[in-house]
Amino acid sequence: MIELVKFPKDFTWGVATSSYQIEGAVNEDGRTPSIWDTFSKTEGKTYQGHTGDVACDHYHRYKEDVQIMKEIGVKAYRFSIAWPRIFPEEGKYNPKGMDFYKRLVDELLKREIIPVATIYHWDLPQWAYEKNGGWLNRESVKWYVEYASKLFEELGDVIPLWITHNEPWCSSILSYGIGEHAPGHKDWREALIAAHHILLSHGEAVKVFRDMNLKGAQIGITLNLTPAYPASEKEEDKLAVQYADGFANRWFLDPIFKGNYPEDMMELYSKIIGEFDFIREGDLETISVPIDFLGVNYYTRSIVKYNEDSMLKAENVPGPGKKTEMGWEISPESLYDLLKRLDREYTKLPMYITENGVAFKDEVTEDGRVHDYERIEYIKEHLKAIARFIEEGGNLKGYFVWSLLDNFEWAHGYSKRFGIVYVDYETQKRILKDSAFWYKGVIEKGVIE
Ligand SMILES: OC[C@@H]1[C@@H](O)[C@H](O)[C@@H](O)c2[nH]c(CCc3ccccc3)c[n+]21
Repeated sequence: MIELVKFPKDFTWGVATSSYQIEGAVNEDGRTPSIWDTFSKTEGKTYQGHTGDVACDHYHRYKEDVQIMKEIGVKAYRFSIAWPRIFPEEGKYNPKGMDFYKRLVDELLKREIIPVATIYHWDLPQWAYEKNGGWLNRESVKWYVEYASKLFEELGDVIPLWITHNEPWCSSILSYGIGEHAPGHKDWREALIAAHHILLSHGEAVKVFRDMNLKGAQIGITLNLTPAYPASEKEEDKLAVQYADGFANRWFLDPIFKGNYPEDMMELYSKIIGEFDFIREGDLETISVPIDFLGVNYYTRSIVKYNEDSMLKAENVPGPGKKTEMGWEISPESLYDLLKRLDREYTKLPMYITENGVAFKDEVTEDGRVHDYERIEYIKEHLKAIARFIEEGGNLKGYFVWSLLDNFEWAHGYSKRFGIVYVDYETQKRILKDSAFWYKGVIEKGVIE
């Protein structure tokens, strides 16, 4: 008997991308470099020195790409806006840069596709970085609010869903602490300072958004959340989970939803970074201003065991499940656990899966198609986990596949393909993969077999 899994009629079926990963046209219409332009051109930072100079040439091909979304039947499109197009220099607004997003939104609305805008998806203007390190400088809050306010003014009447930040964990910890992403620093104190200013900029932007009273528009933030599981039932492994969870999840969930940083992590981090003198009176009140929804980016879980020598007292161990091209374990059931935990411990607000997807070795076969059955399987299993959560009363409103297109996968360049649409970078030809046709069917019927 085939199990039919149903979704609500008004479920928001979407696809997601980001500016630096798909647009290209890095010097067009007044855009100036972002920290990712600089980072990707720095020797050794990205796979084979790949950059976003051309990417999917979406800046010029956006009409074709929106038409593809229409063919797939998506209800919503999550994209990000490139700050360096809007403010190529401090305080200097660039209307030509804004015009691209007005053209894009027009194309979407013509096809009744809901535009969902991420204000910041990692492409900090280089000019901001050069003023004392970008997010390390508390002035970044001011620059960000000026940028976000301009977006609300110009697009607030046509974009109903706004996401202040994509994955603060990545734009702070991965970028200033671990160093894998731009600007490539490896300093824990810097990482926590950056995280604080990014969260602060989120709160200040929400305040401005509220003051503008934009009819029918809602605002939230997207967090990448990775549930942690113990490698054994040993008490020490459970302690390792507590710290891994604090590191990946609670450091961001707590300030946003509880108005404080988690005590256990403050204690642990203070041994490394000293004083939290960058937190000022009133900051946590600002960071925890009420939002309208939470965006959740989910890809995988972590399994940890205790390690006395590690700063977090935890080290990852490989999971038993199938791995993706990124080396991430496939674990749909952990998405269900994560959603239940968020509902139980953090918020009853509407949630969206603002990213979920997978990289596999995709190839165009003789028949000119891409038979990415593993990607279909991955998405199907994660949708089942979501359906179970919704059935149990979970407030989950939508799902955005990462990604519409194969694109620039950050430090991995173009070597990892996450798209449901294949991009031949030589010719910029788009080929709908089997997963795109499958997703079209799911959206049409609102069920998965
Ligand atoms: O790696 C796939 C996607 C990126 O292409 C998106 O830009 C980004 O929002 C995103 N976040 C995650 C999960 C967190 C993560 C990001 C980068 C590297 C490792 C983990 C996966 N992804």
